[in-house]
Amino acid sequence: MTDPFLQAVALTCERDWRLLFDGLAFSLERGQMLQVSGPNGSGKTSLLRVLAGLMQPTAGEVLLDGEPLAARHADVARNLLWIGHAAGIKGLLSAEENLAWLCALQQPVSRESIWQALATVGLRGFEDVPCHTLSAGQQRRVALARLYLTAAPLWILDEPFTALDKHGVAQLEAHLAAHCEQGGVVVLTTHHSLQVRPSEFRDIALGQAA
Ligand SMILES: Nc1ncnc2c1ncn2[C@@H]1O[C@H](COP(=O)(O)OP(=O)(O)OP(=O)(O)O)[C@@H](O)[C@H]1O
Repeated sequence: MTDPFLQAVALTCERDWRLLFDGLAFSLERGQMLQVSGPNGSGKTSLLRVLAGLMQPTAGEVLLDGEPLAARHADVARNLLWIGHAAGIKGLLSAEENLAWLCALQQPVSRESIWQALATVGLRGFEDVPCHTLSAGQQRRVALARLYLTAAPLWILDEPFTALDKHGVAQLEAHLAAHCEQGGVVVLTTHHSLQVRPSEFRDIALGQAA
């Protein structure tokens, strides 16, 4: 049995006096994927933001490798990749420019690696055009290209399949499963049922919206 890599310890979250979850506890080891499900407004995004250190819980704490996330300022960026519900892409920048600065927040990558990642997500020939000229699915692919450039073990992904076509969904499912099989950890929300899962797959369901 390996040590937990990510732990939620008695997490409670209230927003606008609405209790979203209370005393939530789980731990994930390397190699595991956790799917968070639940109806609209049940708190999935809130939970992911808490796990990524982007929002404080009302009570409880998140541990990364046994240490409070808040105490890991220096190396959180190296360990954790967050891709939110919005693609987070700047429309005036090209796909290459977007990836260059997003990756620089963690670890700078070469132009060749960026072009290779863009080709992998089906964007060969779109490296230089401003992203506002790309379709919603193509913009999502730009954001997801980071998953081919990062060395971070923990990926926290809010609705990563949004706007992807069938092939894009299948490719992403396979990539996420492969990341886990290689010792990574994935926490994600999605409203669709995953067709490809790693061997270590878990899910939790948050309650009904009030
Ligand atoms: N910035 C905010 N300020 C105050 N309340 C918020 C904020 N964002 C979300 N909420 C509230 O928190 C609750 C949970 O929202 P959250 O986005 O976590 O749900 P979700 O399960 O991810 O929903 P969906 O499936 O629609 O994406 C909702 O009632 C929402 O109104």
